[in-house]
Amino acid sequence: MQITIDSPDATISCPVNLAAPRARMVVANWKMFGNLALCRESLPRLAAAAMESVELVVCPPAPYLGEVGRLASSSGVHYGAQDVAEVTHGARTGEWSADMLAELGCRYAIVGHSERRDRHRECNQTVAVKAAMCIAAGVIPIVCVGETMSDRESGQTEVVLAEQLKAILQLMKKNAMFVLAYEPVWAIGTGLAATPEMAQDVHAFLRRQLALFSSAWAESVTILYGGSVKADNAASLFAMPDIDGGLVGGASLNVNDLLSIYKAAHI
Ligand SMILES: O=C[C@H](O)COP(=O)(O)O
Repeated sequence: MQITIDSPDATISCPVNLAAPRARMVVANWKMFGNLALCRESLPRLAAAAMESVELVVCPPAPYLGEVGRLASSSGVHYGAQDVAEVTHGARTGEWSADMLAELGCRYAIVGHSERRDRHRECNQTVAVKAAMCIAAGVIPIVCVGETMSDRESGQTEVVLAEQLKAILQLMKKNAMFVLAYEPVWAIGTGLAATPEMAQDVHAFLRRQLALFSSAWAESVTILYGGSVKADNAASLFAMPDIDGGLVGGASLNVNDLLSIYKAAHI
């Protein structure tokens, strides 16, 4: 069975069902930080620590993907990109396609991070097309959703999240494998993480939304929490039943902190 997706610039089709059991994972999003020295210092240590029970994923800035891929090869560490184009190819200076990421050995690509939604004006439909592009190329999208503080204060958190998620699920082949990351915008880079209970409430809500589309999705989709995850709060967040790991920004740039967070995901 195939699904055809009309994006603004191309028509693509998703030939495979990538459904798989729900995994626990910790994803390091280096954002636009780091350098070759960080790659060479951290990857060997991460490779030594990586275990099958919890996936460890590094998403460096795109120029370092080749080096991270080389250093991660034959280790248990996976790697991915922080974004992907919504088309397969074209005159798109500064962009790269999901096929290119697959060719580089990327297992994952982050899509819909709030920093891209905000700075690059990416709407739900754009994020949905990017996620579908990844799936068509055999790259697993890590789809970010999250509310702003003003959404939360006006009682709109669930409405906003449901809209963001619906756009993606409507375009995706049913039960295709993807990872969902709940990242409250107000918690990103602020040091103000959601409490475990607050995050759990949202993760349970997201799982119920997934169930509206497919019970298999509700059971199999890994839902990560992101937003000021640190070595000292990771264990309490990851102990929650619907929190399957973390999408970690600032703390992932310190290999000791990242390893502590990774250890906390083993429960
Ligand atoms: O992708 C990661 C998130 O934006 C969280 O960033 P943070 O851990 O620096 O708050």
